[in-house]
Amino acid sequence: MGWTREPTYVCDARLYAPVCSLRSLKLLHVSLQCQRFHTAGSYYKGRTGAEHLWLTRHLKDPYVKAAKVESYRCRSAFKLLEMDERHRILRPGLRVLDCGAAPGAWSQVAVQRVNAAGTDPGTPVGFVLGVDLLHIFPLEGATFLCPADVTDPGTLQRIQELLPGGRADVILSDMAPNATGIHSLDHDRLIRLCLFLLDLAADVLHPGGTFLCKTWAGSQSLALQKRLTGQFQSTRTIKPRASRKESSEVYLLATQYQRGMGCAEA
Ligand SMILES: C[S@@+](CC[C@H](N)C(=O)[O-])C[C@H]1O[C@@H](n2cnc3c(N)ncnc32)[C@H](O)[C@@H]1O
Repeated sequence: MGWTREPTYVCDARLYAPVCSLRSLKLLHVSLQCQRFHTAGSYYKGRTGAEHLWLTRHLKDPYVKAAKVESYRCRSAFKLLEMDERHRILRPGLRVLDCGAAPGAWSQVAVQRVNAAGTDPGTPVGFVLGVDLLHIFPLEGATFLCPADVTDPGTLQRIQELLPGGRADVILSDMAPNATGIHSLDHDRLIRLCLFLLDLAADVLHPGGTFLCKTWAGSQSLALQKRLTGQFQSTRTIKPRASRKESSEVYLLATQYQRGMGCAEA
């Protein structure tokens, strides 16, 4: 099996250039400053307590260091790597839709695992489509649709046009709305996004396909799980080691999508 990929990048270049260069320069600056000053402590000067805590945790985080060593765009790559090791989600030749893909670490993992860059001779070549509200730097083997909101009606049509055969074998979602800090509100907003994606799966996910989404545990988690149970043969909750213990983040993995199966009401 092999998929042709064209075009490979569907971003609005006029918006992309200024936004990306500003963001990346700022991040690069912070990262360099952190490396240079964190032992002397001068970088912490003038920072709020919360910023201080964030920086300390960030600089000590083994996954942040490992991501740098292994050239992943962010530490979240290790969450997908671990879930994939344990549950064999990604295989060569599969078509993957990566929702909330920026900055692109999950897409990097997906490209490697489904052989979307076609680097292993004789191995089926897969396809990776990433979608995000934010711009994403190009990545060999991936197609990015950005900036795009998956909940916009026009986005579904573009996704179907870009996916080979209009379908994905795997839908990944690490999407997260901007957190307000009010847990119940953030939880409800993320659950709404997941439920929206489940509706989108009806138009995009191939029967037998896999659905993996991030949630923040809370009062609506059971309702989401029930919806998944109604549409997939098997579902499970995963807390990867790279997911911070203090975070309510958990992932729901649902396999063997069965369109037309009675779905429980949320
Ligand atoms: C935690 S980040 C994803 C990190 C990504 N998995 C990686 O490994 O690089 C969550 C992303 O979800 C995106 N997002 C949130 N709501 C979205 C929406 N409605 N449509 C598309 N992307 C969305 C955010 O812009 C953000 O970039």
